[in-house]
Amino acid sequence: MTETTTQAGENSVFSLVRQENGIAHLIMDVPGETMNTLKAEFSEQVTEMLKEIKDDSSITGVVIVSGKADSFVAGADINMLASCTTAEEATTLSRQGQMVFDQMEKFPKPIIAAINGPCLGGGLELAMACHARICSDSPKTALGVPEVQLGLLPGGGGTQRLPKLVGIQKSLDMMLTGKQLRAKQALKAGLVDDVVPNTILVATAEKLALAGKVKAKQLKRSLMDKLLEGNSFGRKVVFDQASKSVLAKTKGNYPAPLKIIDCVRTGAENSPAMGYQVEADHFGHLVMTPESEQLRNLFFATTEMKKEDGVEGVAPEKVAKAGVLGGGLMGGGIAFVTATKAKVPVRVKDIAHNGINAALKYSFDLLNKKVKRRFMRHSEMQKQMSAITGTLDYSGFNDTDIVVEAVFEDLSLKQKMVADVEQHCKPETIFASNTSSLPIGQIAEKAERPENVIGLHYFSPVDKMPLAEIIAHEKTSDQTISTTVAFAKKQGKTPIVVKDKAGFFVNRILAPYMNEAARMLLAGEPIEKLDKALVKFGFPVGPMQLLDEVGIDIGAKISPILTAELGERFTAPEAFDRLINDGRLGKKSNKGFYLYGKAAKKGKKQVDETIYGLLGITPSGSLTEQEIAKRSVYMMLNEAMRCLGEGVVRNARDGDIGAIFGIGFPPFLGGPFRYIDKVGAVNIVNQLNQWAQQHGDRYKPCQALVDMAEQGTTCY
Ligand SMILES: C[C@H](O)CC(=O)SCCNC(=O)CCNC(=O)[C@H](O)C(C)(C)COP(=O)(O)OP(=O)(O)OC[C@H]1O[C@@H](n2cnc3c(N)ncnc32)[C@H](O)[C@@H]1OP(=O)(O)O
Repeated sequence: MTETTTQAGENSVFSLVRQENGIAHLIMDVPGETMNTLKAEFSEQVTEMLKEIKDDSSITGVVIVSGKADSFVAGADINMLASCTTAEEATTLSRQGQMVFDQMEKFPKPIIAAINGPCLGGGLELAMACHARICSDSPKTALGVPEVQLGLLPGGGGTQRLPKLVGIQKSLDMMLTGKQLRAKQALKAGLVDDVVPNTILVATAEKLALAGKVKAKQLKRSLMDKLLEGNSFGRKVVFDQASKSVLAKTKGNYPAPLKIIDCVRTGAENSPAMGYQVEADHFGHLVMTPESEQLRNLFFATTEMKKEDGVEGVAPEKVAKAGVLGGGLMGGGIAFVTATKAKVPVRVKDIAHNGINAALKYSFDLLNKKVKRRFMRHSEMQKQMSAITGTLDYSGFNDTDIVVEAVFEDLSLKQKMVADVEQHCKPETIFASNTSSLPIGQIAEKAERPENVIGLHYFSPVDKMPLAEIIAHEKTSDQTISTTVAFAKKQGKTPIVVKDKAGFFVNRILAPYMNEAARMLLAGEPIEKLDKALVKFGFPVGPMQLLDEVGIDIGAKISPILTAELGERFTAPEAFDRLINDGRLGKKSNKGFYLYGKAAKKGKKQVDETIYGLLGITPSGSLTEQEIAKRSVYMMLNEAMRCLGEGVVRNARDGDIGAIFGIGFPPFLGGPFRYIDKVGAVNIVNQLNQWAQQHGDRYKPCQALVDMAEQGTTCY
């Protein structure tokens, strides 16, 4: 029963609700916001509340709880951080947060955090400053410190408290990756004290508070962990190893991870006080870095896109059942995300039993891995598997709301699929093609209901790649666009709506980049040097390795389509035909630019040197790594700008998201358009013109880029 309620002021974020049993609920509820985030001005309010609680002898303990139904606290307000103009300002914010949390930690009455839903960044730091944490077993509950994904570090004492709770190695793993723990994982790690159903969450927290001062849980460490973390020699090994693997992964492109390690090291080797100081200083510095700025932009862009329907003012129709045509790698992946992420039952049609089996196996393998790791119950796996069924004919397709085709890249076959779906499904069933290169307008050419035909281009592997391109042709209806966008979002994708032009956006900007790398190879640049140069630039893999992964033949198939519609600059070097004639299709054929199968030595990627003879070149290499990266990347930037000029992408933001999520364009650079703004259109135009004079027309800057350079405008 509630006794009295106090608020820290009008429009207050915190309210104190006293219970008859002596426990007070400190409820956080930021007015007008979907999710609680921490802002500078709250420090004073919390301090006021804590004073009131301390002075009120009728209160014996506190439960901190969120006033939002499904979330605890999503961290510090990223907008607030983005508006900092100096490192000192951001350091002060960090110091303020640290001091409030310090007050809580030292508070004489027990404070228990009752967590339901996301508890991230500063939210987890707040919870860690409490004397104990209970969380709900809701699938929405997730605890983590994702600051590194924003180019930051936990600046509210997280780098000091997390290692104490979960150990140095586990805390580094969490802080360096930003990974979030589900309730059970958090319990196992020692991050929370108990996991209970949400219905008894607050009652359980109250009970703990009633028991009086909570003793900090002793960290359970294995013998190995004790050896490594319990003395400075062992810790040196841990920190050195962490730094080494960070550098191997980031190539020095991301400053935050090394700063995180430094904070933890300082806290462990010197004193917590110094640890906090270093944390605040590094935090201030990181907030002002261009890397963090770009990563924050990425957060704002994706958050904005979550709210968009694809067509303003047109609400999506519900998709209650889906069909997939073709049970190959793509079809299997699409069925998986439909059944497990979108939670929509899906029927897979293939021409052979093998195809259906392959699609089912795709999902089975992924789910089984989860069961083995105990992330999922076997019964849940069975439930999800039962949402995927297979057929050799169109039985069970008559009530599908959307059918995604993932058959061979063959226009007449795809047109036949359209006719089949029109014959066997409802008049309003959407036909979505997963083509990577064929114009959607042509696929819809013979359709009775072309307004239902759309492109829905996924990236491989479908379960991992976050992007989907949605391609409307001239006659696609707004309703079809809106429903398809919503469907892709439910599948966990970030969709961008692009124009129906050859290569759409992602493959179109990728092709000139890959071609340029191929030309540099034919001019004698060694394969590993090309790959290293672009990985150093920030791509996850280099262009040669990417060709091996995707399939050298796939590139060769797309290139003539792009050349026919868009021009000579898309022509792949002829010498590459020799690779295909040699059966050298990349990884899938165990033969590519690198060695695979038995020929490959374990652990290290090795170039297949015989390829040089086949291409008639002697690898020597006169370009620097920076020159290599610049040549390839500028070709991509030029094409991206051409796409923007032609309206292939609706705006620079969509293009940046497409390039980052679809190709792995370095996120810390913010995407091709943000990068153009950073380098300056004038500089890029000058460089391209210089190359055009030296090497030929394909380098010529596009009109949109020239205009921008002349007018002094920017993409954003
Ligand atoms: C000092 C500290 O150590 C520094 C920090 O804490 S930095 C911040 C660390 N926290 C994060 O990075 C978490 C960022 N947020 C997220 O990842 C996701 O929002 C989430 C997983 C919490 C929820 O995702 P989802 O349910 O899809 O909701 P989503 O649409 O993203 O967010 C809901 C709203 O909360 C806002 N929001 C969420 N986290 C926010 C944050 N940290 N700052 C500002 N706004 C935030 C979103 O902008 C959105 O606002 P809107 O309703 O006006 O559009």
